[in-house]
Amino acid sequence: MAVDLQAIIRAREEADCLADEAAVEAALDRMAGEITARLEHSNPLVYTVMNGGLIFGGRLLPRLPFALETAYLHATRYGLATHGTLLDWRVRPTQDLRNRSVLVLDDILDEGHTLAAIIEHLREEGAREVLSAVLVHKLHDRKAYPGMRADFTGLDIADRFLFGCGMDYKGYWRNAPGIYAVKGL
Ligand SMILES: O=P(O)(O)OC[C@H]1O[C@H](OP(=O)(O)OP(=O)(O)O)[C@H](O)[C@@H]1O
Ligand code: HPA
Repeated sequence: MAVDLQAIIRAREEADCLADEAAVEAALDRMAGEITARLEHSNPLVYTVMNGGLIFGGRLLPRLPFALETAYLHATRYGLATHGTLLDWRVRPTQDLRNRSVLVLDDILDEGHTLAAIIEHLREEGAREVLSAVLVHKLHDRKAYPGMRADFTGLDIADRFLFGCGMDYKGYWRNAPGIYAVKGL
């Protein structure tokens, strides 16, 4: 179905800003310090989860001043919808993970099924440890398991449908520099 571009533009104009660019930058700086303290001597392999992790990874990785390798994987559960379904693996990891420290970067931990499945898979592939970092932790009690959190979190954000910093609304506005909530969602 053709997208209604005017409605997409209106959604951006009418959205509530829940974290502006300065708040995101500050969160990235803090996370980079925490990740560096934990992993700087671990020679980690850092996976960005496409597509949502693209912007987060692009903004976080240059803040990490130690030796690391980067790679990507692609798993999606929402497609263009605002509710998640089954996880669809598009690109699985191909690197040799045995005895590696692995860090997974994604834009958001919402219900957490995506991250839980990715972490499980990376462990099955032989990683020595798998840590996770998300820019946004969405605040609600519908997590894949009670109390689920990433090892590193940028911002705790209200239970709305979000876009910006890699998160999309109907495929758009991943490029918005802050974190926004769609009006009415
Ligand atoms: O915690 P969950 O409820 O599992 O949701 C989080 C996942 O949903 C989004 O991906 P999406 O499936 O929309 O694909 P995308 O990365 O291409 O946007 C986001 O990038 C996370 O990977
Ligand atoms: O709130 C959200 N916005 C965009 N993508 C998402 N994937 C899970 N939750 C969200």
